[in-house]
Amino acid sequence: MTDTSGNSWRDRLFGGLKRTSDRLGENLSGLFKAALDDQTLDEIEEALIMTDLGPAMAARVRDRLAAGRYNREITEDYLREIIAEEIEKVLAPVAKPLEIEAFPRPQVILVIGVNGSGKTTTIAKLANNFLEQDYGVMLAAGDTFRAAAIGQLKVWADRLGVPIVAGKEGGDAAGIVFDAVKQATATGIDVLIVDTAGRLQNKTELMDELAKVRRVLGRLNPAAPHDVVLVLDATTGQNALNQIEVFKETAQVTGLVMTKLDGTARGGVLVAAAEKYRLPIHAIGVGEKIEDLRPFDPADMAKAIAGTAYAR
Ligand SMILES: Nc1nc2c(ncn2[C@@H]2O[C@H](COP(=O)(O)OP(=O)(O)OP(=O)(O)O)[C@@H](O)[C@H]2O)c(=O)[nH]1
Repeated sequence: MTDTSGNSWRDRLFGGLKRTSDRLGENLSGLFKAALDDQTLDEIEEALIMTDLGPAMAARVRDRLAAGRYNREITEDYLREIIAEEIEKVLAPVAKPLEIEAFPRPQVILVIGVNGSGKTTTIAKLANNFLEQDYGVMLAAGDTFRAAAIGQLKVWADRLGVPIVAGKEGGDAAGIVFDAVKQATATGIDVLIVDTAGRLQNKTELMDELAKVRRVLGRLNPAAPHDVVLVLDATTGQNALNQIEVFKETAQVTGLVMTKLDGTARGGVLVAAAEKYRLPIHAIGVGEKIEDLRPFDPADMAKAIAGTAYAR
């Protein structure tokens, strides 16, 4: 994906994650006065958990410090470097942009997530990224539960100049998806991005609806949906992990997008999610603008979260 904005994506990434790295600094403050002992190691571990990085990451950093630096003094900058290195190890295997590779076309991407997670904006941002790569894009308004969701997606389709298949509020989502795949196939569209209803409160209904969409898709193209992307709002912190837990089996999630990393001190949850679930993370959102969603570089991302001297 080309970044036409020069360095500004990197600036937005580091700027957006500053609240997270500042929070890490607050949690670590006052821990570097003496040689590293068990108590300080405990406190460092606790600080990392409080920064939402997850117990596995906290233990990993603790073990590394205990093995190499026990009884010696360390600085905050040194610790941040270690944290960045450990985060990068976890993020590197899961940082995977969404690639368009399905034959026959179109590649069908179902986008799921609870209301307010940034799903609609993410669909628009993904569409924009694919357009930048010269792919033909179509949207399908499969969230038929709310008129506002259909309206909002139409506005984005207009703005981006891409076709959209939408029905009425209360319409049959599977029917819309069926029409969309037929139209996309007939018109040589490369990628069809499908919005879906994000009701978490009723798992059975959600499962039934997604199963129906899948059945209908399978009739037209047995490989579809090619991707099931779960959109998560980073500001919800640990709750984002619960959502993965629920959706991963129910919806057969194939990858994640995490939004709103700019609006929160809880960005560490991206690392906890990567370490616990090991699902591909396709992109991150660091703002409301269309260019604020990008695949991420694991090293930059790790530095931005850890707030290493290089990043600050
Ligand atoms: N700061 C910030 N805001 C974001 C980001 N992504 C989305 N938003 C905002 O979050 C709000 C909700 O986004 P939507 O895309 O409408 O989310 P949705 O999940 O479709 O929500 P509903 O339409 O309410 O179901 C909007 O105001 C977006 O502009 C992001 O990465 N950063």
